[in-house]
Amino acid sequence: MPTGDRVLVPFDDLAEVAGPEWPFGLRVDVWDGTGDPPADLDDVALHVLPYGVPRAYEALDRLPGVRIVQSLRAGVDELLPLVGPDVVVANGRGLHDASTAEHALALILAAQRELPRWVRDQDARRWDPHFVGSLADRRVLLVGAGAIGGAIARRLEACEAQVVPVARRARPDEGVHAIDDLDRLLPDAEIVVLVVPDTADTRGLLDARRLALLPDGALVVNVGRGSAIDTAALVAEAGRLRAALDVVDPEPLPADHPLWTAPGILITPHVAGGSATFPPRARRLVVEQLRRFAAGQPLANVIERP
Ligand SMILES: NC(=O)c1ccc[n+]([C@@H]2O[C@H](COP(=O)([O-])OP(=O)(O)OC[C@H]3O[C@@H](n4cnc5c(N)ncnc54)[C@H](O)[C@@H]3O)[C@@H](O)[C@H]2O)c1
Ligand SMILES: O=C(O)[C@H](O)COP(=O)(O)O
Repeated sequence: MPTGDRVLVPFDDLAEVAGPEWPFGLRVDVWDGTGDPPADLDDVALHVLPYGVPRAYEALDRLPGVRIVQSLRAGVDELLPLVGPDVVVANGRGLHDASTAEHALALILAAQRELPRWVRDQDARRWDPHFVGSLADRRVLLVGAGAIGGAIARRLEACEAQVVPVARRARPDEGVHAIDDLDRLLPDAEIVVLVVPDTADTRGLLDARRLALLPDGALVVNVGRGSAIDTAALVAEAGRLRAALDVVDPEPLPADHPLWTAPGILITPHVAGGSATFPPRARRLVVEQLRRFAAGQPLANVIERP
């Protein structure tokens, strides 16, 4: 009978991934976020949040002894305000890279190859061919050269695009520009892809002034957080600019919001992450984090608190 720290996890099948050492001496409780959290959670030391359910954060205020909270999302903007400053927070960095990058590529290709138009034509049984755009040779400004940004860059390069990555700080060896260069880079960008977290520095990053720096016909893609774009300013520029957005501000987008009907805007409802790759990758991350926790080792993916 394990007597070590108590942990609350969302999966009941971790033994299959962890092998014979499971449960590493830990006392494991399971809550997948669908019913009520178990009673008496006072001594839970590590909580892995359930993913993709409305009640994901519900056990948090019943865990006075929690020392570590592990999210399976990449973004921690909703979580950080809910946990005390001394609690270690780790995220799901890496779990969503392939899925989110694939979705970014799908949005870009859909916009470049005008797929929404062909779907409308097919609905109308209309055969109306014309010359469409391409991704090859396009200059793509990739704002957010992190885990997902790297996965997007690899896919764009396979499509023969010219990728110009931007991060908080320059990394000259990797050709990554600092965000301070953004105003200088925007006028040459035919496509700009945003994949930055929601922070005080990224809110309104693409505001009216910066959108105006983009050339006519440029495509704005956002798979990070909606807050990075001034939505009203984008609506005002629709027609001159195009956009393909998986994340918007606000979410969910109200039915009467002008973004829905603005010209040249393709919207998906925050579905880039997750996908079929998620369940096995998430279980492997949780097992590795619990193994480290039980061994007293530092966890991976720990967030630097602001
Ligand atoms: N649409 C979705 O379903 C979905 C899925 C997964 C992640 N996301 C979002 O994508 C974000 C990025 O995920 P990640 O795993 O690549 O994170 P990451 O931490 O690996 O990379 C973030 C990148 O953003 C850059 N950055 C941060 N602040 C910046 C600023 N002010 N200016 C310029 N660059 C800045 C960092 O330098 C880094 O390169 C997440 O925080 C999440 O909000 C969305
Ligand atoms: O659940 C989500 O929001 C996405 O699938 C992935 O998480 P993130 O957007 O918080 O990174």
